[in-house]
Amino acid sequence: MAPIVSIRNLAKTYGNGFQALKGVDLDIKKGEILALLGPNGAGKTTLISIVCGLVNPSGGQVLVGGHDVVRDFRQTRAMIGLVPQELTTDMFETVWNTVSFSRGLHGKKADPGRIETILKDLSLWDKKDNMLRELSGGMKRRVLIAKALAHEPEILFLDEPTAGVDVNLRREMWQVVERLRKGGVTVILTTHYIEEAEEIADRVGVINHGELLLVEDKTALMRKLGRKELRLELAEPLGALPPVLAPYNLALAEDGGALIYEYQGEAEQGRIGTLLGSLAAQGIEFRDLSTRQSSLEDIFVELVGQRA
Ligand SMILES: Nc1ncnc2c1ncn2[C@@H]1O[C@H](COP(=O)(O)OP(=O)(O)OP(=O)(O)O)[C@@H](O)[C@H]1O
Repeated sequence: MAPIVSIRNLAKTYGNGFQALKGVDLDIKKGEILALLGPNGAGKTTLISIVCGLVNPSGGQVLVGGHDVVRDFRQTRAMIGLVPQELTTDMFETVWNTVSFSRGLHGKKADPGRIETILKDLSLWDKKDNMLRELSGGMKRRVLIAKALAHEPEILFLDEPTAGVDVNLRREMWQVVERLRKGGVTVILTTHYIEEAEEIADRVGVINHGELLLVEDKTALMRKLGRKELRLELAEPLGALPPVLAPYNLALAEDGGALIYEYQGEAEQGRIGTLLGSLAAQGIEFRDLSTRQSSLEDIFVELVGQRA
């Protein structure tokens, strides 16, 4: 199936000469949830802004549903909903009016039934007559999403949907995103929270210094780059590793009281059996064992050299 968004060799140099994007290639599949991870200033907002037609690219091309975002701006913009980080609307306006107005802004005919469905889906129906200033932080965020959905876009961009919100609200937002996906919307979100990507994304893209370092299916990424660790608590401490164990990637920890085997991929995992056999042959007994898998956070730090 043709990608719903196709980005080729996309570059952006701002007026002051700063190169915010340096030749990004990315295909976004219809119906997926893609999380873009990257530290501050990596270029995430610039990328989203170009796809949404808010910033002009300096080079390359973006197609949305086969249309060029610069040449066919109206068509591509109609397909996209953008959820910014903050509400900039009049706080004295009601939820109903705010969301209905957004639909009108995109040149769509009024459709009260549609607005009602959106507000109900986002659990905002009983607040429809409230002014925005009367809403909680979580409700305001949901209004942002309702506004972005008012013109029935196929693609939704969420710029840091849960920045600065508490854990409960974050979980609530994740559920909203999941429901949207079930409704067939393609969702692209930027985030600083690795656990957010780990929790809800189908694919993860990592951006740093204007370059897309990788984009990969989340599970495959974890399998490919994720390291695992097997830890054996020894019955008797060892003074040094016996030479026969040298071929294994083993380390002796805590005054010889534990052995740590670090491995990656299925081949190295397959050697655990022979490792245990070698230990038994050496008369090395263990009293407990545990495993640990590196998280997406560990993988990110390894790639980018800093935390998100
Ligand atoms: N209008 C502009 N003029 C000059 N430089 C800009 C402009 N907008 C953004 N930049 C710079 O481009 C770089 C990328 O910014 P961008 O907002 O895309 O990053 P980001 O990954 O979204 O960061 P954050 O996570 O902090 O939102 C930053 O160094 C920023 O200072």
